[in-house]
Amino acid sequence: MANRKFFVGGNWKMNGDKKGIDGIVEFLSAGPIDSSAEVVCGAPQCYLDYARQKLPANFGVAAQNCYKVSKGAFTGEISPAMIKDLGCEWVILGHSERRSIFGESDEIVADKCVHALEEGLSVIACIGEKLEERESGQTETVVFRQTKAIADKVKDWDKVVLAYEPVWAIGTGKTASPEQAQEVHVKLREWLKTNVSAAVAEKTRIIYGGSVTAGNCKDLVKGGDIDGFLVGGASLKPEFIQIINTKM
Ligand SMILES: O=C(CO)COP(=O)(O)O
Repeated sequence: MANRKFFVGGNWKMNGDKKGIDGIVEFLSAGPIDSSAEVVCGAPQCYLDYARQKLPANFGVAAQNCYKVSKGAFTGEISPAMIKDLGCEWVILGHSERRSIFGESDEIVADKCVHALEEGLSVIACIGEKLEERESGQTETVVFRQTKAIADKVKDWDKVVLAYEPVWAIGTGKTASPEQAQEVHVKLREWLKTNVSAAVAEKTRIIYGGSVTAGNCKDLVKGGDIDGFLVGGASLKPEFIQIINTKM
C-alpha cells in the first residue's frame, strides 16, 4: 500500500460569512480529528485572512482560485503571492464551476497551476467529466486531456493533489459509486505512470469529489486508489469531521 497521506479538502464555495466560519471553526476545533489526515479548508477570497486567523494551525487554508501572474492590472483577480501573504498555503484550481461558469480552459488552468506552484503554493488541481461525456463513453478522454494540459506544464508534482470530480456528481446528491470512482482513479494513476513517471504516479494523491458525505466516505476509499476527498456541501457541516476521520 502506497504511503500517501490521506487528504480532505473542504470547498466552501461562495458560502458563509464570518459567523458561519466561526461555527465551522468551533466544530473543527472540538474534533476529534485524525492526526494522520491532512485537512485543508477552501474559503472565499474575502474570508481567507479571517479563516486563516481563526482555524487551528493544523488545518490548511486554500483559496478557491487565483490568477496566473503575481500582480498587475487584472481587476477582480488575486495572485498566489497575495494568498501566501495572508499565511495561506493552498489554492484550488480548475474546479468545474470555474471551467463551466467562468469559461476557464485547460490551458489557463495549467498556467495557473504552474504559477501558483512557482510561487510556493500547493495546488488542488480539479478535473472531471460532465454527464453527457460519461454517457457517451468519453470519461477517460476528458480526464486524460485535462490532466495532460497540466502535466505538459507542471514539472514538479510534489505539491499537487489531483481532484477527480465528476461534474454530474457535484452538488447533486448523486455520488459516483465506489467502483466508478476507483476505476477512474486507477486509470489516472496509470496515465501518470505512463506519461509523467512511476514515482509521480505512486506519490501523487488523487482525491474524489462529488456529493461526499459521512454516509458514503468509508465505502468510497475501499478500493485503495482514492486518497481522500474534496468536499463541498458537507464541509460546511459537523459531518465534515466524520469525513476527515474516514480512515480512523
Ligand atoms: O465541488 C465539490 C467540491 O469541490 C463537491 O461538491 P459537493 O460535495 O457539494 O457535491
